[in-house]
Amino acid sequence: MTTTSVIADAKRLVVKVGSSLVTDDGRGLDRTALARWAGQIARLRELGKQVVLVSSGAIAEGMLRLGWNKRPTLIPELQAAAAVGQMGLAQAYETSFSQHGLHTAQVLLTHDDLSDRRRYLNARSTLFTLLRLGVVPIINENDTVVTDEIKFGDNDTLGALVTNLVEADALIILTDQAGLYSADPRKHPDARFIAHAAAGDPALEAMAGGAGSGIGTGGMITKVIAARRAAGSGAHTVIASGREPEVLARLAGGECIGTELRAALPLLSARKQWMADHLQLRGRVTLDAGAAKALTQDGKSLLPIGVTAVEGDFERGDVVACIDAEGRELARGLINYSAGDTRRIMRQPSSRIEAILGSMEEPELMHRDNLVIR
Ligand SMILES: Nc1ncnc2c1ncn2[C@@H]1O[C@H](COP(=O)(O)OP(=O)(O)O)[C@@H](O)[C@H]1O
Ligand SMILES: N[C@@H](CCC(=O)OP(=O)(O)O)C(=O)O
Repeated sequence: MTTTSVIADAKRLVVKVGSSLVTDDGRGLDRTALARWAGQIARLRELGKQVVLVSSGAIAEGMLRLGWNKRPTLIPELQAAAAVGQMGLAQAYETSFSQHGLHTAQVLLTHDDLSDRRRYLNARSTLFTLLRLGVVPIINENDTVVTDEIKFGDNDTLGALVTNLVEADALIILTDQAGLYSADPRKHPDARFIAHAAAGDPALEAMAGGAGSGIGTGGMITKVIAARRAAGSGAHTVIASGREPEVLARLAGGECIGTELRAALPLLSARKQWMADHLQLRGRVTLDAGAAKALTQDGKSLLPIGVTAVEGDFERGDVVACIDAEGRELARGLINYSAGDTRRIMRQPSSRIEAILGSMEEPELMHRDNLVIR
């Protein structure tokens, strides 16, 4: 059993504060709570830790400013509320952090910003520069421009992607419960508290339910999935109550508070993590047993000879899934040939590619450096 929190040794942290903590029962911002977060983060900075804050609250503050009592259901109205409220959120944090001599920076991100490799790298270097300058980046989803298909929706997912983006050592998700229970404690008061588990353990996803309050979005399931994603880049996750006094400083002091989900998955390189997190699948190739073993057990590249079927209409450079004969996804990666060319060279040795296509880009269909095993 662990007795020292993983946060004690973490040098770079992402702290996510949920809607349930930053809003005053869903109506506007709880400025006293925001000032407390700023104070606690300032203390982490004094301990030499770099902190990125992911904060919700724009829609709730926008609703208050616009005099709306009920959360709108129309997307443009939600987006208008977010645009109005984000001003208040940024102002409130800037005021609170300035009392500790700290500058803040507003960073609004969408899925598209992170799935484009160039924009992803730009966001990453901006965040690294802000951290080097001693500024506290405050991140939220750019709600005003997102559509349903590209929405993170909940800020737990955004927190995990930011953790991977800045290669943080840990993600702290603060919420209105003490941590993860074996079932939603609002519905099951006898639920068991989970103090430690391995991030990515499938049993956790079965325990976690949706949001219980009507204020938060996502609930515990998005927090558990966020921990799995953060573990992909080696980051540990702690889910704890934001109402616990001095929770951040106590975690940094090594005290075990909340649920600790340790990174137990193999590490992916930053580039492979980006591929796993952000790229949309464009097609699938079916592998024979030999190619499946070569990829998953021997760490080899995928050659055309091991492919038995091709689905989809992809181009060279797109992300394609590798599936076995039963349709299970084994890996995904960047493919070197279009769908049409792949159909022509499948089941053939690489030495035949040039004769079949008239030229050869690469002998591999997918290079192992561009593959992520699932
Ligand atoms: N297994 C579980 N353990 C703890 N909380 C759970 C569980 N399943 C569902 N929940 C619910 O998740 C809620 C926290 O998520 P959410 O409302 O989205 O908050 P936040 O705004 O902090 O992200 C809790 O209030 C609780 O009702
Ligand atoms: N981006 C939205 C918040 C999204 C949200 O509610 O997320 P969460 O805090 O995970 O429940 C806002 O600022 O209002």
